[in-house]
Amino acid sequence: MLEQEIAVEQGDVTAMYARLDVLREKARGDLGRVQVEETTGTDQARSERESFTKLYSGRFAQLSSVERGLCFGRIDETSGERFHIGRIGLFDDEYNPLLIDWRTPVAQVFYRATAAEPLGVKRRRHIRLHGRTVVGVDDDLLDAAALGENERGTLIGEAALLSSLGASRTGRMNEIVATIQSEQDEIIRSGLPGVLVVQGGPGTGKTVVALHRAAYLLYTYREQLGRTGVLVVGPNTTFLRYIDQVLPSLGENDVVLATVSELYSGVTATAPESAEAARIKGELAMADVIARAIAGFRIVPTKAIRFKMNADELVLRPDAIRKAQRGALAAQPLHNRARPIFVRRIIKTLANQIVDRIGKQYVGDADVEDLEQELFQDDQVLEILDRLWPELTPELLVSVLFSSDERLAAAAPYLTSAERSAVLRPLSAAWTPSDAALLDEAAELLGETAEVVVGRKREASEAAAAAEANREYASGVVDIELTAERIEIMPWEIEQFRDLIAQRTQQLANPSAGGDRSYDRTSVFGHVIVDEAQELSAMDWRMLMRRAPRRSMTLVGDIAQTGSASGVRSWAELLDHYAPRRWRTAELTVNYRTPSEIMTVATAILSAIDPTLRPPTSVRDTGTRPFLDAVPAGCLVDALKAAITSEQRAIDEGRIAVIVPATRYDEFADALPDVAHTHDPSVLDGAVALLDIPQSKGLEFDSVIIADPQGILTNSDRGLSDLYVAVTRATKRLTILGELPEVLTQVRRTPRP
Ligand SMILES: Nc1ncnc2c1ncn2[C@@H]1O[C@H](COP(=O)(O)OP(=O)(O)OP(=O)(O)O)[C@@H](O)[C@H]1O
Repeated sequence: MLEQEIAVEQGDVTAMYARLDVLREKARGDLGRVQVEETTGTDQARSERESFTKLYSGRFAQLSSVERGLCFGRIDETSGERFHIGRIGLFDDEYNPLLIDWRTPVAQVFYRATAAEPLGVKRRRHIRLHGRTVVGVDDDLLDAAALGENERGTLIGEAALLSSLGASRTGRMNEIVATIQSEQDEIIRSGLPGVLVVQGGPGTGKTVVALHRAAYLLYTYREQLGRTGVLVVGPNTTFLRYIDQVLPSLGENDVVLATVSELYSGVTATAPESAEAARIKGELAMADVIARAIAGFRIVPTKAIRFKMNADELVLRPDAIRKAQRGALAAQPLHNRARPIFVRRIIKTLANQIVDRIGKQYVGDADVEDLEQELFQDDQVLEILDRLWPELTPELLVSVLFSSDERLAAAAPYLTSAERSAVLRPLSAAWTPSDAALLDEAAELLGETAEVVVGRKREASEAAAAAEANREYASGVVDIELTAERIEIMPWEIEQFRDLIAQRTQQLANPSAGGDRSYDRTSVFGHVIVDEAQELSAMDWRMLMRRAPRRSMTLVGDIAQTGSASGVRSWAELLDHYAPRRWRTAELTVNYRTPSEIMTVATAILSAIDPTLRPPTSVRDTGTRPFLDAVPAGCLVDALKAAITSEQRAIDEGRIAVIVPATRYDEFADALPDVAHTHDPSVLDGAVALLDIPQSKGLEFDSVIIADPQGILTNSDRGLSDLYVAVTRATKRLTILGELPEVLTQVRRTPRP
């Protein structure tokens, strides 16, 4: 029976691949043609060719990305209709659907239908492919009554989900379109507006669901998000590398991936810092500290400033300076933007003194202007103005603030001297992750410098004129090409193609302008997805919210896994402030990663964190119990080496992580030179990776070996949460070696399986 059903599916699948080949060949042919085509050599002809190239190569890349697992399901409706679900929509020459894209509304029943609520579906079939060959089909019977006698005989049952979960890990996250579960599907297809918080324990699929949601939103709201873009924020670069294949494998390439510290563009903010420094700098009070630090640069001297210019003695009294400052700030609150107003006022005060001395009746308007110009160019005057109100960059402000105890004490009077010592550092110290949000805050409060404003205005007017000309040109090109039937594009692609030509023409005229979606500090996005959202500090949220002015966001996280002392304690507290009445929560409750045997250890740790918390339910058992061994400190490295060797044997092709306390990372890195280390960007490509807790967030491995659990506990105030994170990284096997803390000795020591 199974063979027969497989043969039936093979017929359909072969037809789908044949269609895919036709489309791909066509895209390849189109691409090749435009690449070799002679152009007249003008800029516009080149731009036209580049636009065609981008259109066809984008289409070719999309058609190639769906090769693996093109079709993965079939729905048999009670009405008698039957259709296949896959990674892309395909039609035959008569526009009959061969395959339905998983993101379309009709495909939703594939993920949502249950026996209790069949939604008009009698059978859901999972189809497994190896290359282009159907190797298995698994059926879920949803409405037995609707299934005819002979159809009942064709039912094939085997759990598609479990077979996918048991597979060895590769160091890269995979897409899960074939096995999305109902509670996950509801989250993926939730509407675009507002903030959706997805809370769920470890391994419940928060990350993978968030990425599929990005693909769904880009597909469903293509026009809107095509313009404004999607930003995915993850905890560190190792994690971003772990997930960076998921969206391209779903055919989506137009997404910006970044860590929080990359959100302030232009600096690399990765230097290490103490947990205490990160806590202090992550608190909301820092917004006021930055504001006060800026104000601290605007000086009102206690005594009048006197100086000579030509024969005149000029005087600037504290009152006049204070008045000029207040007036400027009332007109324009941003420091750098208000400075020119302040400068004009001071120059006027000085010019008036000279005019008074000469006698008003002898000085005309043009003379006053000349006089002001002269003052404005005088070195003494410029030096005084810079002293009273210097122009500042965010980088200068933040580095000066954290290198001067005096400035810091004045700007942050609530900090104790011990707290100030925790954040003080040399002027030229490297940027740390918590600096990014402070630099961003400073940039907001300072505003651009005069030079940048002038440059930007000039660029904007030039760009507007060029864009208009390009749009007209692009419309002409598309009309001519369509009339001459030289291009074949779908009606809905015309606008996109026109924009592409306009954009490319612009780039030829101005090659420094960004190509694909680029990012800078002022970028805003139509939708923002934040993973491990519980780790972000209050200051990080302020920065992030500036990138999501529409407040269309998906935040995924687990408060029990919070490692950072400045992380989120309550979603309500955070979101009632930023998105009042525009946020909703969804919960994921099933753990797809960690088998029940390992969750026994995780559960003991979770109840030590908070006895009221319940772990997610594991979807599978492995029969392999975790191995906990109280190894004395002096033997730990040897025990680790032995464990690595035996785990490699046990898991064969999969991946192993050795997780150690952050403070002992270098020590273990020296002791285990053959293991991939986190300073290496390809750390996850090796068979064994050495990680600390922050680096292991969001990742998973077939086998996890935790060294020195007691060290992990004492390393931070959130040591229990850190241990919980480490334990729940395992998909099959867990080994814990070293001094065992109380919370683990309670879990019965088990003999090695
Ligand atoms: N429906 C599904 N089908 C197949 N695999 C799934 C499904 N849902 C989740 N998984 C797998 O479960 C594992 C855990 O998922 P994911 O990393 O998204 O969990 P998480 O909730 O983000 O975990 P954590 O909070 O611990 O980082 C991944 O390997 C993922 O591919």
